[in-house]
Formats: sequence, C-alpha cells, structure tokens
Amino acid sequence: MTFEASEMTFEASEITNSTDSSLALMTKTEFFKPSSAPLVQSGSGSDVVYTPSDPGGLGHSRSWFSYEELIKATNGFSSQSLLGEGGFGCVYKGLLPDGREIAVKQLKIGGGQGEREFKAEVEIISRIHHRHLVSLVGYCIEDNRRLLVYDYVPNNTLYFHLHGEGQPVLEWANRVKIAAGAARGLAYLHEDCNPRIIHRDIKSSNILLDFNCEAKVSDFGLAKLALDANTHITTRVMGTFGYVAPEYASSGKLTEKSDVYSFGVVLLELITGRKPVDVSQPLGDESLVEWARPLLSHAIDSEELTSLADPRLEKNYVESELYCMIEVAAACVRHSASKRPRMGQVVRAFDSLGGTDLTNGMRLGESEVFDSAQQSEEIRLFRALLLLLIVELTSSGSHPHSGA
Ligand SMILES: Nc1ncnc2c1ncn2[C@@H]1O[C@H](COP(=O)(O)OP(=O)(O)OP(=O)(O)O)[C@@H](O)[C@H]1O
Repeated sequence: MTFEASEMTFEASEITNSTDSSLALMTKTEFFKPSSAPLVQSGSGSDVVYTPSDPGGLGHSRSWFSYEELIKATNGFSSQSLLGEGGFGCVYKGLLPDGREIAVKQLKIGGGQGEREFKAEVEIISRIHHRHLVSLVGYCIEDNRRLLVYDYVPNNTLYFHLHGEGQPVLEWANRVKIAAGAARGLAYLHEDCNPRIIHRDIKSSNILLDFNCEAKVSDFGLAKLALDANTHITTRVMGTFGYVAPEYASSGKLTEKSDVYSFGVVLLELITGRKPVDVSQPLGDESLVEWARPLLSHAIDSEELTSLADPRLEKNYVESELYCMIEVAAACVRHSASKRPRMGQVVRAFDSLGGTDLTNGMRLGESEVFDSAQQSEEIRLFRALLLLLIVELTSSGSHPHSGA
C-alpha cells in the first residue's frame, strides 16, 4: 500500500508494535528522498537568527566533528555527562575548547544509512536557525557512528517542568510565554522554511527551556533523518503515544496539521498540568485529549471552563489568557485536520490574545468534537495502542520515556 504524503512516500504502511525501547508505537518503511533544494531566507522578524545560503557548507563556522573531539567534549561520554535518553539515542552534555556548551546525540541508527543522505539531511537541518528552535551545530560520521551536535539548552524540558516529580509549579505567565514561543518555532518550520519541515514528534519533552523560559523546539528533522536508505526496513519513531494526530496514526497521512494536533496536546498539558497519557487516571480518562474534549466543547462560555485549569495554579492565571489558550487548544485537536488552524494563525492568536478566529466559522461547542463515528474510531485506536503499550511495558519491564 502506498500513501502519497505531502513530502514523502510511504511503502508497506502498517501499524505495528515497535521494537524500539522508546515505545514509539508505529513504524513505517520509508524510501528516503533527500532534498537538495536550497533554503531561502524567507523568514522575517527578529526571531530568525541565521539562515546561511551557501549550498556547500554546513552552516556557520564549524560543522564536522571527529569522534575523538566529541569524546573529549563529553568527558568520554561519561555517565555524569548524560543528559537523557530518547528514542533516537543517548544525549550527553559537552564543552568545546572555545567554551561553547553543546548537547551530543548519539544516534542509534548506526551506519545503515548512506553517508551522503545523512549529510544532505543534516545540511538542511543545520541551516535552520531561529530563536525558538534548537540549533544543530554539526555532526560526526565515523565508521558506523552517527552523532549530532546541538546547542546546549540549559533549563531542561517542558515535560520536566510540568510533570517532573518535586518540581515547583510552573507559573501561568511562563506557560503562556512557552506556548507562544514554541508556536513561533513551529510556524517557522511550517511556513518559512524551504523546503518546509513537518516536525512529526511535537511533545513537551521536545520543547527545551532556557532560564528565561524561552521555548526552543528540538528534534525537528530527526524523524526524517533516522531512516535507513540501504535496508528499507528501518523501524523508526513516527510520533509519541498521546500526541499523534488521528489521521496520521490511522492512515499515515502526514501534513503540517499533524504537528498542529500534537501542539494542541502540549497546550492541554500547559493548561491542565496533566500528562498526555496517564494510566493512573480512571478508565476512559487516560487520554488527556479525550478527557478534555467534552469540557472544551461544553463549557466554552461558562465559569466551568476554569475547571480545566491546572489545580496547582490555584487560580493564579489571567482569565482572558486561559480562554485564549483553551480556544486554541480546542481548535488544534480537532478530529478534522482541515479544520485545525495553521501554526501562523496560532501565533497570531497568541499575539492578539483571542483576536483571530480559529474556529473556521464554528463555535467550539458546535464543532465536530462529538462526531461519533470519528471519535469512536479514535478511541478504538487509542485503546488498542494503550494495550500494546501495557503489553510492551509488562514484557520488557521498562518504562516509557518521557511523553508516553
Ligand atoms: N540541546 C539540548 N540541550 C540540553 N539538553 C538536551 C538537548 N537535547 C536533548 N536534551 C536532553 O536530553 C534528553 C533526551 O533528549 P531526546 O531528544 O533524545 O529525547 P526525548 O525528547 O525525551 O525523546 P525522543 O527521542 O522520542 O524525542 C532530553 O529530555 C533533554 O533533557
């Protein structure tokens, strides 16, 4: 079966239980089609930091690193330098001789992927520089090793701040700032990059923060990079459970609107303080989206809306901002991809706090949130995936990494 998606071709699509310990739930075999189209500087405004146009080089001053250099930078990939582990591999903090702090991601994909394709894809990612995106500084290819070197972002992930044990409550003003910043980063990928980039794995653990709560979206382009052009049997992450848009999960149809859906889930996390999937919640309430949907549609104009707000905030929020955030979230997680807003609209909604119509002519309460056929299909899929997750957890004795 072949799907023509907007930027790639899938072959032999099937939803399977991933063997990846990250518990990504879906896999696809994908032919890799490197893009050689040069990036243009179409983004405007102060958010765009740097977009070089030289097609030969890999971004600014430095891009290629030897493995030896990265060993030195990370203290031999020591456990003290370990920042965390995601679906693509371990991430280590490092220090370059010029004092620049970096995060080094050791990709698990090994040497299966052709060097040329890897470089072509890295080249595209490394040319994207924006205040709200984590910059790729460079890469290392040696033998079977593939490593990516990013700017170090010092204040952990949004997931950690919202859901980490013992973390102080994230203030409302910071939540709004983070949402607006992440929206800008994503809108830049969708609307200003050429070729445009669909992130494919938007989630709170892919939103890094600095000490001013400036959001930086990480891992863009990585899902596309982690392909194995030589074997055609790559098992790769297609998104994270709880964040994946229904149409992407069920048919592999990938558009920017899949990212918009995932972004909506992140907004719901910011609003409610709940995890996207929480198996400790009562049966039927495990999925944040499914739990929130009735409240989103039913209570949009009433006091009850505040029942969605994170109780840890103890009502310390600006009501108009809460309404705006809820309205944006409700629009983003619509079943129908075409009715979701574009990220540019989301950015404008945050800019004007409610001035933009995100409902595409519909009151939220009248939207298709209760389209029973669509919804029951989504719930069926969700339950099936939840079951797979539990089975995998039980058999491996492991834990899902952040976001699951
Ligand atoms: N540029 C960075 N600066 C600082 N810390 C980082 C950086 N990139 C990643 N990290 C840290 O490393 C951890 C693992 O990151 P990684 O992106 O591999 O995993 P993830 O986002 O949890 O999962 P996935 O691989 O599925 O996206 C993150 O949780 C974060 O704490």
